[in-house]
Amino acid sequence: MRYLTAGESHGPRLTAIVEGLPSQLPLGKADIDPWLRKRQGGYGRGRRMVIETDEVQLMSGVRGGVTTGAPLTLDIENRDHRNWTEIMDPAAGNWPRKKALTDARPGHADLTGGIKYRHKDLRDVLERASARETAARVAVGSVALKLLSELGIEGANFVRQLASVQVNSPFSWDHLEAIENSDLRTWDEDAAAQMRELIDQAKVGGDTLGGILEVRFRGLPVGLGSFAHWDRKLDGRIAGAVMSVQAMKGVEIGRAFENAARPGSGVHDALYLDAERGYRRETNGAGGLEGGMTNGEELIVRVAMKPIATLMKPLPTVNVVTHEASDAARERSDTTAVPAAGVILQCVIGWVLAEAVLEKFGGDTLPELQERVAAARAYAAEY
Ligand SMILES: Cc1cc2nc3c(=O)[nH]c(=O)nc-3n(C[C@H](O)[C@H](O)[C@H](O)COP(=O)(O)O)c2cc1C
Ligand SMILES: C=C(O[C@@H]1CC(C(=O)O)=C[C@@H](OP(=O)(O)O)[C@H]1O)C(=O)O
Repeated sequence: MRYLTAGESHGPRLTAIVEGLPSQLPLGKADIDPWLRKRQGGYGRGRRMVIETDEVQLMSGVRGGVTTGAPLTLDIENRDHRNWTEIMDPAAGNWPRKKALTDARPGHADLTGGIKYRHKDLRDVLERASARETAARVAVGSVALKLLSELGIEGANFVRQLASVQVNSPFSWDHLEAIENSDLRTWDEDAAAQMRELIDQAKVGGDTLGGILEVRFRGLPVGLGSFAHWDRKLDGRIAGAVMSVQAMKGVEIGRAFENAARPGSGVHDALYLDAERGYRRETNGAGGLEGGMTNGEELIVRVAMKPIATLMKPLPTVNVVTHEASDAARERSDTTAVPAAGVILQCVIGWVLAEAVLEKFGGDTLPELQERVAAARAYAAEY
């Protein structure tokens, strides 16, 4: 499978083309739009999310509610574009430009992107660097999640930490509903209240906040990915996908950083053979991956997101046209997007898992894939 996304943050639309999906996968707007709406949510987001009501149009690859095996085209409108038509017009004159951005924002792609692509209006960098692009990636990832769900694989995402507030209580799959109903994507209401307070303070102070997200998947068959060559190791592929999301700066499988301080006896998961359940572990220190492969336990991925780069109380910078010292540009922005990031991460990890499923099991159609996954599960249980 492969996909490509295109579209600017304030251009007319975002488009993705997905190729390599099996046919006969039930798919419709109702499988994608809820993910787009979730990505827009979360306490601390800016006014842009009031303007947008993201929904997908399926332009190709689906007929009669199932995939045909042809490339899928997913299209999302940028409602805000109507406020930017003149500025975003590809035929508009060059310099001087309306709304040109020349005070590079530290922490954003502005300065480096401007040097790299030789733009002096750093809006030409911002437009594609922006995490608006993640709407397209969520649409794509939600299709992967649908495929996984047809194979009995289920995911979850939630906020583990926002700024200094941590959620320390263990996650349970029974928390899913509470997470979906929470504007901080957590089941812990006390922690959520503290987070809201910090976000309010940051907003008043013109500052921004980051945090830690956790994504889990259960029901994964044994042996997705491979130990045999570096680019097929699933931990590397997951880390790559996760780090490709705007503002993600750290990733661990399970409690990797905590495990680093422990002896092996306190980390590795002893193996037992159970007459009913087959091979089993009583712990999951590995976070579901051993040797670059799924080991059948829950996959646990944690990701650190940096605070949003655009500050309403701006940092010192340089104007790239006048070369004079100035304050960084103050663009409309989120105070935090940590809850939204969990949704994006579940989608991009879901894509990697779906890709690994298709590599291992192949199949032009969903029923063939389902048969093969069932056979592999039966083999693993008997092994
Ligand atoms: C959901 C989401 C929303 C974001 N919103 C903003 C924002 O409003 N303002 C901003 O400066 N950065 C925002 N970012 C982060 C920037 O897009 C990101 O920091 C920038 O593209 C530079 O890339 P890097 O941080 O990966 O190095 C957001 C990121 C995500 C995932
Ligand atoms: C548009 C989205 O996020 C945007 C990501 C973003 C950035 O710099 O990454 C900057 C902001 O853009 P704007 O100035 O248009 O409000 C966010 O709103 C979105 O998530 O859909």
